[in-house]
Amino acid sequence: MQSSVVDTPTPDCAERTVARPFVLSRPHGTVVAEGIDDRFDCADAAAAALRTGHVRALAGALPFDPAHPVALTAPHTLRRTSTPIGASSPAGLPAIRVVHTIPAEETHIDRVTTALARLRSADDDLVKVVLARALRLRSEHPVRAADLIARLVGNDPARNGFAVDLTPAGDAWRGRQLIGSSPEVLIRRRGDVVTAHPLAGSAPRHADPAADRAAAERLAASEKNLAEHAHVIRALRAVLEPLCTDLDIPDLPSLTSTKQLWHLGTPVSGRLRDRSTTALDLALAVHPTPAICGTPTEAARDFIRDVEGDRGFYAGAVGWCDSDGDGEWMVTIRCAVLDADGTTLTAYAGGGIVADSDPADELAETSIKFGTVLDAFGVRR
Ligand SMILES: C=C(O[C@@H]1C=C(C(=O)O)C=C[C@H]1O)C(=O)O
Repeated sequence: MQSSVVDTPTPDCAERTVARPFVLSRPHGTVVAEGIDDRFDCADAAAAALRTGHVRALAGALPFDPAHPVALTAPHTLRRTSTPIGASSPAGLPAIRVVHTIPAEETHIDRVTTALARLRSADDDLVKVVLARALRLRSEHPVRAADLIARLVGNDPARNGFAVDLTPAGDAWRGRQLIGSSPEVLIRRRGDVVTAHPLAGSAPRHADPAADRAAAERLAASEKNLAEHAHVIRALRAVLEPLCTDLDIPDLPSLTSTKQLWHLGTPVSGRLRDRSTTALDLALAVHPTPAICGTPTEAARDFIRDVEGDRGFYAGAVGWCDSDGDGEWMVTIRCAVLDADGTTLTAYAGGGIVADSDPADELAETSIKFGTVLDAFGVRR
């Protein structure tokens, strides 16, 4: 039987996501992969299979390092609804607690300090690098990806969430699931319209509305954060300009927020020059942006590899692409990997470092970013 892309009017409920290789909830709708026709660990092979009509759709995850295996599924059916997934009564979760901080907080501070020495050196071309850390979490009993994504979506005012089976990436990833709630659109294609919503530059939210508004205003006026953001826009423009006409990128970012943070964000739009460029092609072209890697890309990636090691699927992309070339890819942040046994999770958070960053502030920023996952999972801090 041939696989198909189906538009359905009814939202999928969270319980039905259990055996699915891919679920992406967005404010404007949900995409669910059902059944598996094929699996790909190579992005080029997957893109070629889509181009030649061997598969009708792809969904899954791209790793941080483009040289590493991808986790893409050609689903039997790619089901689309026009609402985010319903999370009306998410199941209770077992107690989940932090058992390990990777690396120790002092080591993260040391890494930021080492990066600053390079960023402040006149004869080093590194101008921005995104450094991340991880938390190992343990659940009292096995948890299901479907219950975790229901929690994440239910806890996010924008109702973003994803759960992706990483099995296609090979033995090391078999049975592991990537779960998160990302606020950042890497790239979206619908017909010939291309959009993106890069984020870079962050400030903590406050419970007091006046303090919250003041924090947002300080962020919007912060030279340091505007510079951090400008690196992302410059890189995105360089990749999209040859691929798009009518590229519209506002001169200044605007404020956007999650429950935990204010961010600087820029709504980017353009029209594809060549309709054969698919959403997957676009995602592969723009990734990794300086929002999660740095500037220049190669130097930042080398630095990250040296100090952090392999990031796996954190700071990659999660998304889908259909046979028309339409699709949507989110930056893989505010996320965790659930191991096959269902009891061990690794959560990730990072932040952009520039010459005038402060190491203690950067550590604090990652702690707040962990909040998306920890608060949704009810982890005590
Ligand atoms: C790297 C992360 O977030 C990215 C880094 C940001 C920053 O440095 O200000 C803001 C949004 C994201 O692009 C993360 O959440 O782990």
